[in-house]
Amino acid sequence: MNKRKLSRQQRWRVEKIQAERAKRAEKRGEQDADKLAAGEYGPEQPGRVIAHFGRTLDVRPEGDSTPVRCHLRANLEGLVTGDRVIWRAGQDGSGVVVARGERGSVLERPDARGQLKPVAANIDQILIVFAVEPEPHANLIDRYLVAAEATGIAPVLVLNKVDLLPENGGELRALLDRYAALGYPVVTTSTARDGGLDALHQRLADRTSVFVGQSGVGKSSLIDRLLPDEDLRIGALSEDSRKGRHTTTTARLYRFAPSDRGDAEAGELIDSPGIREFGLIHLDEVQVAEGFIEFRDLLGRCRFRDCRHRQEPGCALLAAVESGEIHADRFASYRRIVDSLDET
Ligand SMILES: Nc1nc2c(ncn2[C@@H]2O[C@H](COP(=O)(O)OP(=O)(O)OP(=O)(O)O)[C@@H](O)[C@H]2O)c(=O)[nH]1
Ligand SMILES: [Zn+2]
Repeated sequence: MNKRKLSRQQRWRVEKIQAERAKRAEKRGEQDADKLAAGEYGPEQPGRVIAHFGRTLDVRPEGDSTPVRCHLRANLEGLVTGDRVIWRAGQDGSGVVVARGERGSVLERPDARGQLKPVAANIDQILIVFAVEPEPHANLIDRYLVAAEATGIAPVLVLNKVDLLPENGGELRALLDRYAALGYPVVTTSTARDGGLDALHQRLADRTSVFVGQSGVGKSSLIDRLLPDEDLRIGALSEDSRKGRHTTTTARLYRFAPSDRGDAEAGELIDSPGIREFGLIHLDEVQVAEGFIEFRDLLGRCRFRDCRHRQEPGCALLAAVESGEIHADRFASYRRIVDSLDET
């Protein structure tokens, strides 16, 4: 059998499988419509997607903590973890999602083909975790900030392992002050100290957050401390692996308990390995400049409309660096990020 023939045969099989799949979905859609019409489903109610596996979702009803396994009504596509939905309970303990609420925000990641795909929705803040060790480079923090700014989701800087910080705070303290002066919230944490997560708990209360950051900064340690109910997490994961699902790519939404001290409300976090690696691959030069918040008011004020802020006369950014209004390190960081875009 030659190659061409084989590939044609393969294509035929793929098409056949797809056609069968579409037919099944259509049939299920018809059955749903019948059941909905026959009143076999309960009334519409709000919920939130806490995990999704293709056309099957776990939805947490509002005001309840027990998720309901739901499937999607045939005409609904592209739901992600964190989406607010309208769903209806079936008689067998499962449910059907009938509508998706409008998204306040969406986090996207490139898929295997480099196409941006939503991975999670309705996130209020991106916690950029860095640590006393491994020592952070300002440029790395700026990269995360630019990526976060591009999503429109508020970034928060979390310095972990402060138990390893020298008495006077060292250079890191000065670096943090610089970011605080730009208007970024800065939280310090330690998983090695009692009460080391109090400030973080305050920050997370009543919001949906994601944690991002370089390897070794302590994301897992922080999340483990926030979600001490290990059974819940591990249980959820093993249930998935039994069904042969890719647990590594599925984003999950967790609700964590209020702090032990009782001075902060519960919050929520969405986590997956893909989200933790959130980076900056998909931005262009203009987006990078806009990601530096102190540049924003100056953008568009350069003499040339297409100014690339390199050595052009009348460049508003270069003038601001000259006058000290923009920190030279931040501008150098901007340059490095833009140069790295050219390489990819
Ligand atoms: N001294 C100190 N060590 C910490 C703290 N938090 C985490 N660590 C240690 O830092 C190391 C890395 O922590 P992880 O939680 O695995 O880091 P991570 O960011 O999840 O790393 P990846 O899984 O590679 O992305 C571990 O040895 C932790 O015990 C802290 O607050 N203080
Ligand atoms: Zn310029």
